[in-house]
Amino acid sequence: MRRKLAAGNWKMNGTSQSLDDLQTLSKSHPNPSVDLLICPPATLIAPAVQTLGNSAIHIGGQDCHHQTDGAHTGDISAAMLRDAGATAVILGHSERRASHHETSESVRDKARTAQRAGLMTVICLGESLGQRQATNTLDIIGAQLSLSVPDSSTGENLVVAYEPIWAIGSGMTPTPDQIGEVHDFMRSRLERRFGPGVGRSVRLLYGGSVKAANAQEIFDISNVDGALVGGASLTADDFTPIINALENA
Ligand SMILES: O=C[C@H](O)COP(=O)(O)O
Repeated sequence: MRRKLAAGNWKMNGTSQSLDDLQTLSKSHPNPSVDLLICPPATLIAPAVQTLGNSAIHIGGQDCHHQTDGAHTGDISAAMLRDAGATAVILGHSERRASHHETSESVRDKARTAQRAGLMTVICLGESLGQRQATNTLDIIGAQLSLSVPDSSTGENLVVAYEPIWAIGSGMTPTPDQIGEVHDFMRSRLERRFGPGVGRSVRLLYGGSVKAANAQEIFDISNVDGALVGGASLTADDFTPIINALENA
């Protein structure tokens, strides 16, 4: 049985004041029946881990380098994330694929390094609006999935997040049928590649304008094991109803 996961991606938002919201979230969910992960900006990883103490909330990074160390100004390694107390890392988010020219191959290399360092990798995939309108969605997702996910993946170290680019921060979401089609497709591809054991144990998240009002409907879709939430994860007030919806799904 896959344990559900509510993950928050703070993107380039948050200062030390945001730790108050994290503490509120932690206090209101002392024993969550789902996994909780918050990925703040790198500057807040260590303070967040310190603030949370023994809380059930996990902290993750938003990117890491594919090499273990070296002359890479401005970059952060998987080992550094671990050292700061992170247990997971988001990789291949469409915003990084677009503005940092990340390819599925570079995402796979980062994921391999992160998994070796003991991090759970949340690998993001998603089609553009033009690709969906051209009915290329499953081809795009299939290619991104096969190229971005390393062979070293297991049900413990891999989570895949389906995030249609046009749904991110836009208030638009795919229909439940559209989400279900992609998630069922990803599940069957993972089972075919890794076998039914691993293929069925990888968690599949939906991301893109998830909020309190649509969370329940999304979590009722088959093969949706949780969400990767951007804007609505920034405050405890907005994220709490999404967690509650997942706990009730
Ligand atoms: O990583 C999170 C996604 O990009 C979704 O962001 P959003 O919930 O603000 O649409």
